Amino acid sequence: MLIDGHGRTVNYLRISVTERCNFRCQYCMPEKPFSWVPKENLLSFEELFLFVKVAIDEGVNKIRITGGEPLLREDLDKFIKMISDYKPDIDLALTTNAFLLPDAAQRLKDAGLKRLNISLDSLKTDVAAKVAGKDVLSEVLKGIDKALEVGLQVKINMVPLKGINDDEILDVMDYCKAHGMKVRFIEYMENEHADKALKGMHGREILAKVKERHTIKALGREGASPSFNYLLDDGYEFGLIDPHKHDFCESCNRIRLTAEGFLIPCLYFDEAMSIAEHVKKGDVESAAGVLAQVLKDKPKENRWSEEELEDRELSKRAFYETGG
Ligand SMILES: Nc1nc2c(ncn2[C@@H]2O[C@H](COP(=O)(O)OP(=O)(O)OP(=O)(O)O)[C@@H](O)[C@H]2O)c(=O)[nH]1
Ligand SMILES: C[S@@+](CC[C@H](N)C(=O)[O-])C[C@H]1O[C@@H](n2cnc3c(N)ncnc32)[C@H](O)[C@@H]1O
Ligand code: SF4
Ligand code: SF4
Repeated sequence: MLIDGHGRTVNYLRISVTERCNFRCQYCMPEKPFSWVPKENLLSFEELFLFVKVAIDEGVNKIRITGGEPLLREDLDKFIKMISDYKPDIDLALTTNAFLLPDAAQRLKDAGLKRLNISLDSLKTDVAAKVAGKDVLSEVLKGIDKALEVGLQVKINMVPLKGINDDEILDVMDYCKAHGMKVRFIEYMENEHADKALKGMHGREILAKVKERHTIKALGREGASPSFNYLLDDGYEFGLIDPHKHDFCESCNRIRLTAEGFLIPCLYFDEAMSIAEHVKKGDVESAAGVLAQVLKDKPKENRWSEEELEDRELSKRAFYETGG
């Protein structure tokens, strides 16, 4: 079992398979970074899989593939199949912007993927284009339809932003309800790479919008998930991810692995340790040693709380590197 320095059990591994992306979301990567990680510095799927096996053998039972945009990485379905064949009952999921899903959904399902979380910030063509930096909506909606058609479970992630998509909270919720998908509204997490002019909506403001049309009942958090769930009067359940409270850090159960082989203990902080040289040599024991060190030093909580944001520098961690 993997236990961190604060006594928390870690059973969830998020793997970012590429930092590259075909979108330029204002809250994540409004501009292409000065340089991408050179392709030769990326770990191969075989190398990543060596670590995945260590993690699974130590108790990881939930793996999420993310990015950048994970569907840009060639042969992703083969990596998914490696994991699924090794542990068929693992909770194996992917987070994607869905642009390439119309073509990829069936292959992912056949490879053993179980769930998809898809980012959808607007149902208006112009607003979706403004957030993502290009015209994306029709392909994204096609991707969602295709994922549902092939039988993947789908959740939707929306980041409500003031003056941009804050008038669409109820519309996105209705769309998700009509398609049998859960929506999670995510508070914008301030970071150095995002568009400086952005203003996120606070969880309480998001809930106030929902309450304009519904009565809601708080259900609570689902296990170690950062999502706090609510039930609408008509039985529909939605979630709110509110890192500015950071109470969910108390039950944090996750670590992150990047495409370059960095193990990242927390989404907020810059600290990371590399397993690259070890897995390149096939030295799984040393990789397991790095994992143990990263767990020992895992921070207790993030620093997105409102008081802390006022008097400190923004987080330097790029969401497109860590995969959110
Ligand atoms: N602050 C914080 N936010 C997180 C963490 N994990 C995920 N999130 C944010 O939650 C949002 C949704 O994450 P997803 O990639 O859909 O994954 P998930 O919420 O673990 O998904 P489920 O397994 O379906 O619960 C993303 O914007 C993440 O950045 C975390 O450890 N800390
Ligand atoms: C970094 S993306 C990677 C996967 C994929 N490209 C996508 O967009 O779903 C993972 C998640 O992080 C979220 N995200 C990115 N930057 C964020 C920020 N500054 N605040 C809150 N959520 C953010 C996105 O909305 C998405 O749901
Ligand atoms: S949030 Fe996802 S889709 Fe948007 S720029 Fe970041 S990695 Fe790309
Ligand atoms: S912000 Fe850091 S400590 Fe909190 S849940 Fe996320 S990874 Fe864990």
